Amino acid sequence: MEKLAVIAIGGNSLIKDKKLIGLYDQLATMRETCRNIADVVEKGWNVVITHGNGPQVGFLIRRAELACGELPLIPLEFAVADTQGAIGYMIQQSLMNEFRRRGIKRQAITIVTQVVVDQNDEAFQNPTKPIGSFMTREEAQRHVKEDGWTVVEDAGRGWRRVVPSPEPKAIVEIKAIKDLIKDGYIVICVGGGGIPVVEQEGNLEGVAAVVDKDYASSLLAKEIEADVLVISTGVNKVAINFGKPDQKELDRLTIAEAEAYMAAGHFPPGNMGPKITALLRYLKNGGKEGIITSPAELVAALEGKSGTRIVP
Ligand SMILES: Nc1ncnc2c1ncn2[C@@H]1O[C@H](COP(=O)(O)OP(=O)(O)O)[C@@H](O)[C@H]1O
Ligand SMILES: NC(=O)OP(=O)(O)O
Repeated sequence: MEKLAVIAIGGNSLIKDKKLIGLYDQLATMRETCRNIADVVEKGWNVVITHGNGPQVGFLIRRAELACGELPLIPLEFAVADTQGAIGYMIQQSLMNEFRRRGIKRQAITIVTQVVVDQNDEAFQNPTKPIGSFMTREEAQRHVKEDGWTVVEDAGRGWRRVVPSPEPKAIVEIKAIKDLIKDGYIVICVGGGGIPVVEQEGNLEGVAAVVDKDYASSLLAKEIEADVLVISTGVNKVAINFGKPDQKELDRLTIAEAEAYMAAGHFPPGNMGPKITALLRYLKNGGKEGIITSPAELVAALEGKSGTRIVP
């Protein structure tokens, strides 16, 4: 039987260069990423794909802010839904093109996915999820003053706006996801961490937040009993002392080693921290292995020749 991998594609990994943020630029990068994912499928893996939307959701609400006065603002949960559609389209089309070219008789399908969050989650009072463009300190401070944004410095790459990021508790469309996997579809789901919803008197209602796609992917990998959770991002391997002269890349970590490095501050919140936490949660929930790598190294990482691997 095919082994099942959840592959989570980072939102930032779709942006190769600060200037290449247009949708066709991102599509070109997605085509490369999907070539790598098709290689994984050709190697005999079944895959379920999730993706981030941090930069993209920020661009979208910023566009709406700039058009304000002429057009209404876009509520954050709708921006998540919009980016799920647009990024899902990019993945679905890019994969289908690869499958056609290679004679792979599989179909990729995107599911608009909602995730349930707790309306009392303290994340609503403490925004931590970076979205949108990287700014200079001066630009960031101007937005704090003029627009009331909360901003943070993000992994030495610049300053970014942050929004609430509550914990994903349940995936609303999980049955459809499982059924489609069973029927042989390559499923794309929980995009951008899923559209955050709360349950109110039996109804689902959207809330203004961006769920961390690494946490949502971890929950998904547990629910569908995936054999491996792979987080594909902008680096081939996780490092300690990241960005410093004594940076050291890591090949393999146990849960205890990863926790010790996390406690020592090697994996910052908002970027590498959630990825490590997501893998640890998956492993503690019965997962066998978690991998962090770049899109180009996906096959090599699954074959144990690249990436950073965390094991129980
Ligand atoms: N210890 C670390 N090892 C490797 N990369 C790190 C580390 N700490 C921070 N980073 C940064 O975190 C980035 C991944 O986070 P981010 O770009 O937010 O993810 P995503 O690809 O999901 O959008 C890496 O590309 C790297 O710039
Ligand atoms: N929603 C989310 O986690 O997006 P990124 O992976 O792009 O930060």
